[in-house]
Parts: sequence; structure tokens; C-alpha cells
Amino acid sequence: MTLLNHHAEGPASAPPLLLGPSLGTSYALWDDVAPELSITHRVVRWDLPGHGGSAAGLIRAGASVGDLAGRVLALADSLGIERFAYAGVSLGGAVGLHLAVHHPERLTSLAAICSSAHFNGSKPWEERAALVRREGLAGLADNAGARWFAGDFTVPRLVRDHRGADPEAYAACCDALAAFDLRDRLPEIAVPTLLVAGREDPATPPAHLREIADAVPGATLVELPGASHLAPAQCPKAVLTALRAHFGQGAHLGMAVRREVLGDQHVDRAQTRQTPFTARFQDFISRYAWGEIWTDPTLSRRERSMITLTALVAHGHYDELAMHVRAARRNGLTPEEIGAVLLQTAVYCGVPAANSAFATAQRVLAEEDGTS
Ligand SMILES: O=C(O)CC1=CCC(=O)O1
Repeated sequence: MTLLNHHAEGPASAPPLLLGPSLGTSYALWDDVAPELSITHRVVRWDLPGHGGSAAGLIRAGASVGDLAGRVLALADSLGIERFAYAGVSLGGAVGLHLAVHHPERLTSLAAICSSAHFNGSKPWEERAALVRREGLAGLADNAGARWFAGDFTVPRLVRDHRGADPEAYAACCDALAAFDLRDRLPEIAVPTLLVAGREDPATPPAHLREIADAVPGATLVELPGASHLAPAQCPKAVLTALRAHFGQGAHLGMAVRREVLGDQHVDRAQTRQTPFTARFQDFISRYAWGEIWTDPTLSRRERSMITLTALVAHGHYDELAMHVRAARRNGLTPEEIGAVLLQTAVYCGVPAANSAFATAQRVLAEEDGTS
């Protein structure tokens, strides 16, 4: 079966995240966002039928958003992806809402960006479909900037892709928008849902996203100043921040605990030194060590500090030990208690190891609070 054209990036073992485009665009809409998301996710972005590299024959006149969602599920199946997080812009977001209502077992999480549960009824889309079937896409592409972007901003590649889309396939996507209205079903959506609105979006203004946020239980709404309809292209950093917080909560929570235990100065320094080569490791540490282990309430942070100090002495990791002596003080251990832990390591890890550990800890404590 012919599949939607797509581009996959990120580790094959990472949690899958599918990204959907808006009408008239291609997956290039995600150029400034997807590579960053692919640090933690297996990102698959796809093209609408007749847009970008997808065959026009993948959609017919009178199509529905459900038909497009079916194409997305077929793509996921072909990649061996059973459950996935999903983010989509406008029509791509409508596909996400449809999946959340009709195929909730396939979704882990949803973000709808500059989208809506209805696109202002059928009339404007019937008119647009008729115009495109009659005259092609040149006229619409000429004024794409005003519909898509705030101010003088533009992305020539996206406007070119709009001009190059197949008119019949584009018109069939308009048919799908004309028939789309999911308002009554929104309260059924049970996956974690994020709505992102562009404050200056004339096509799907913030009120449309607020309507979804009000109806979907537990949904979060973020409004972006300076963004119009194609927020991922015009405000990629803000969109990235919102998506990261939504899809990577482990890392988010982990980062907060890491800052509490190791201090802002240390974490900021580690972040500044981060390179594309080390980014996945840093993210792994935040999610796993800090997001899962240090956040587990079974043991107190004081107890975890004692265990960590001992383990670091056992393996002779004295640089890490210095960092964790500081962390132990932040977690409430007194210099006397730290000394007692190190004394015990002399029994179980060996006197030379404890000797080096005392030297390291003494230096750190003297720097920290002049207690030694
Ligand atoms: O093309 C537009 O004017 C805006 C739009 C509506 C639905 C979509 O995907 O883009």
C-alpha cells in the first residue's frame, strides 16, 4: 500500500512522536522543532496527500479527517509503531483530535497547535475547494504570508510547497475541513492534551483552542504572543518549550529535582557545556536518575545522599563525590553525619578509599561552609 511521505529522525528505541502538518504545507513546517524533539523521541513527520512528497492519489474528493487519520495509522503500522505521542498543526491537529476520540488506544499524548474542533462550518471550505479546483493554487500561495505569519516574517520553502501542492488533493483536504466538527466528542478525550494557540492567528484564533481546552478534561492551554497560524515555523523555541514540557515530563520534573539537589549553578554549567554529542546523556540523567530515582519518595533525600556518598567512595569517583558532598549538605546532612558515612566506608570500601574521600570532603566542606 502507498504510504504518506514521511521523515523519521531520532533513536529507533526512543518513544515515538508523530508530527502532522497544516493544509498547504509540508513536513518542512517542523524543520526548526523536530531535530530538537528527536533527542528524546523517535520523531516521524508526514506530508498530507498531494503535499510535499505524498502522492495525490492518497485522497479523494469528499474525504474526511477520519480518512487522513486512517492514513496516519497505516504509516504508524508500517513502521511497527503501536502507540505514539502526536502533535499536529491546524488540519494536522484535527487529525490528532480525531485519533484521540476514535482511536484512543493508539495515542499516549496529544498536542493540537493552531487548530480547532471545527473550522467555522463548511461554507468557507466549499468555496476554497471550488476556487482551487477552478484556478489552482497560485492565488492562495500569493497571500499565504498573511494567513500564516505575523508581521513580515515568511518561510519561502513553505510558500513554495504551498504553490507546488496538487490542487485536487488540496481541495479534497478542504472537503475534509468542511465536514469536520468534533465539538460534541471533546469531553471523551482522555489522553493528556496540550493546546497551543498563536495570539495573532486569524485562521484558528485562541478562542478555538480555548474551546477545546475547556471541554477536554485536564487539558493545558498555552498562548504564544507573536505567533500566527504556523507557530512552529515562526516561534519554534516557544513551541519546543511547550512540547517538551508536555511530552517529556520525566525530564522536566527530573530537571527541577536536579536543580534542588545539585544547585542551579552546577546544572546551568552542565547545560552550557552540553553539546549535540552529550545531549542525550544529559537528558537521560535528568529523566532517569533525577526524574525517576531521586523523585521516588520511598527513601528520603538524606538517605539517598548517604547511599550515593558510599557508592561513590566504593568506586573511587572523587570528582562526583565532591559534587555529592555539596548535595548532601543541601539535603540536610551535617558535616558530622557526612564524616560518619565516610568513616563507615573505611570498613566496607577500604581505608585508602576512605582516606581520599575524607580529603575530598574536607576540601568541599571548607569551601562550602568553613566547617572543617
Ligand atoms: O490555509 C489556511 O488558511 C489555514 C488553515 C486552515 C486549516 C489548515 O490546515 O490551515
